[in-house]
Amino acid sequence: MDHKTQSAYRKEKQQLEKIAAEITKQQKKLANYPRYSGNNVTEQVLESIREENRTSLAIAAKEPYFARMDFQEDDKESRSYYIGKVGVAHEDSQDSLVVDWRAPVASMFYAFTGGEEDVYYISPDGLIDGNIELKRNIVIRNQELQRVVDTYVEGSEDLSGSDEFLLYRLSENKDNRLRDIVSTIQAKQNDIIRAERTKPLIIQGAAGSGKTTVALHRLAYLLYEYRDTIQAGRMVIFAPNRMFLDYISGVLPELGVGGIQQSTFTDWTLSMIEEKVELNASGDDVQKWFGKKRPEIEKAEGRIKGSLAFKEWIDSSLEAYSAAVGPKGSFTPFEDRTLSEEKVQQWLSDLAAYPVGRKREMMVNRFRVWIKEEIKYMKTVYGSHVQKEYRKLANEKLTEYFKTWPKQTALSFYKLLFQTNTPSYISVSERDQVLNERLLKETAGRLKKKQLTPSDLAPLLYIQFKLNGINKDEVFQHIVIDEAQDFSPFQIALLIEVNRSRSFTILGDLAQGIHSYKGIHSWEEFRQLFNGKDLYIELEQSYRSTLEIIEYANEVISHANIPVQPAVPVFRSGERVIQQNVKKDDHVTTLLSTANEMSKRGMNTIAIVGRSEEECRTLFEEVSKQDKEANLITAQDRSYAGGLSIVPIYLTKGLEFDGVIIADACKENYRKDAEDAKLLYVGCTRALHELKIFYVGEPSQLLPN
Ligand SMILES: Nc1ncnc2c1ncn2[C@@H]1O[C@H](COP(=O)(O)OP(=O)(O)OP(=O)(O)O)[C@@H](O)[C@H]1O
Repeated sequence: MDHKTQSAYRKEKQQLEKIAAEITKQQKKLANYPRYSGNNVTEQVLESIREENRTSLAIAAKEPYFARMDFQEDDKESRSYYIGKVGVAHEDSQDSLVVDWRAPVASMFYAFTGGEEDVYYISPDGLIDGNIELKRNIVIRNQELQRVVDTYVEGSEDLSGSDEFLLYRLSENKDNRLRDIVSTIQAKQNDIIRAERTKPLIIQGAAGSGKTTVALHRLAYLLYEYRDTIQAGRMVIFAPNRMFLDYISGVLPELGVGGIQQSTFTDWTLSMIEEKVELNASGDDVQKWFGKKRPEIEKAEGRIKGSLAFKEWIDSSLEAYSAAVGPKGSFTPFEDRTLSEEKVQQWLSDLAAYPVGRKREMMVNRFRVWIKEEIKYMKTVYGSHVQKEYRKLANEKLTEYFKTWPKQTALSFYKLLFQTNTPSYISVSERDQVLNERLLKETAGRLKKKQLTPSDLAPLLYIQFKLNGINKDEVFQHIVIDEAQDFSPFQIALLIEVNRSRSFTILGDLAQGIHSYKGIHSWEEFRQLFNGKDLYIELEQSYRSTLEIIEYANEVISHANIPVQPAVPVFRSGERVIQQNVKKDDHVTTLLSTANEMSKRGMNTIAIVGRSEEECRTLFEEVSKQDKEANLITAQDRSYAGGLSIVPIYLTKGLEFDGVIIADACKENYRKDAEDAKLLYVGCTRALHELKIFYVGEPSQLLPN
């Protein structure tokens, strides 16, 4: 350490002691405060504020801050800002000691990269201009100062500190949880995190560009920035499977945020569908698309039922149904007592704003109330003995009258759409343009048994919304969709129904679109849903893997012809990617000895990646025979344990491992086509530090020479 660095280090140590002492003092005071559990509302509010402070201080105590920024506001003295995961103020003076990373002033720390850009932030008083003199990253562990790296010093030409600190962070080994990146958020990521809430964001990001991480930081930011108007419980993140949700579940608590809903699309729709249905979504379905003999993608059920054409046909059928049904004429349940046609029409127009199913329910109720009153009147004229008879008569007439307006549930309406004998309001010619004969028959057969496939979920729930409306507490204030390339346009259209403010963060990567039998092939398929009001951003810089791995993976994906820019690696060099032929009999031993050797070198998370679940099971059995601890990951898993995993390639999506070993990447396992190129690309880009590929016989033609 030179003299200047030593002196900076000493000063930062003193500052840390001062701030840590204040945090400890406040923590002690709060710990001594008796917890309130009574019924007084004011006291309850005060207790919840104290609880929030306890949580924030616990985060601050672990790592009070991670950065310092010296900023000179125009015409004022320069000031040092310490930036942390949560803000800390001096208890007596209320002076800010640490600013929250989400605060407007902290945005300059991320946005300013040392170039010619204007330096300013938007405070509640307006725009504040100025000059940044210093950007410093500070690593603190258990209240001990570990590292001080200046990433920008005014007047100095050397900007290498910024890269140095990022590379130090990226070179660390990972455990079984995704982590926050508050100390190294990059300028473009910062723009996404802080983008306007009501603008739908669509982000195409290369593998490892930080999409998932950025989305989680954006949620934390939105909750901070709009704390008076939005609630965590009304925000949701949709992720591809439960294991992935478990993998990302640590980030929000690390950022001091709780209560945000996390779900898979399937789980959410099933919880919303009011009728009892059975989902026919065995793991075998997934196998079908990744097996050796695969069906044609464009004819896939998911592509057809997920299309906007299918939605439009449902919309026109629903409209035609609403127009065709309704009460006709006056209603006479017994002689002399008539509900006039005029009255009926007036009631209908009162209820015009309600969805057709709700309208029917409310009309029937109004009729019932009217009948009750009439029977009361009849009783006064003829005596109470007539009540039973008139009630029976009126009910029969009511059923008869509403025959022109048959009750439809979402499921019964959905069934109608696929029937051979459809009501006249369903356009069969339009249907023939959207659905093929086989799909029509198959769906009709399944729906008779109340069985759905995943592709039926969005249309069914959509019909339910259109027939019965949506409850206020089912509406979201912000929706994050991760791995969005696997969503269909219909699914997005459905989510727009429950998020009318269109506050979306939609993230994905077409190059990883391995579920293209149900997902999109171009972002335009979503963008058209937002009528040009979306903000489309591409992230090319990839942070996860070394230069060697990204270059290798880019060669693999070049066979798929994807209309997006390839990933650009950060300059982090590592081991060369190894591609090696092995004899069949030596395959498993080689995989295992490679994993052992990686583990000896300190890697925490290692994956042996197989082509199919079946292959992984066999590998797992072999490994177990050798008394080696490993986890077999299957589609049903709900948690990810880290360590050594044996995992089918299509289930690695979203995850990352220090070392990745691809098993048998032979010519037969990975064909030279777009689908297999995407699969292999996903597998390769899971590796942070090392990638090793083995094959028996001839290598896949996707492997670089
Ligand atoms: N600014 C950053 N600073 C430090 N690490 C970062 C940064 N951005 C991303 N990373 C790291 O890069 C890795 C990839 O991030 P993440 O999983 O969020 O990317 P992704 O785009 O969702 O990836 P994929 O699509 O390949 O699953 C993670 O380890 C994350 O911590």
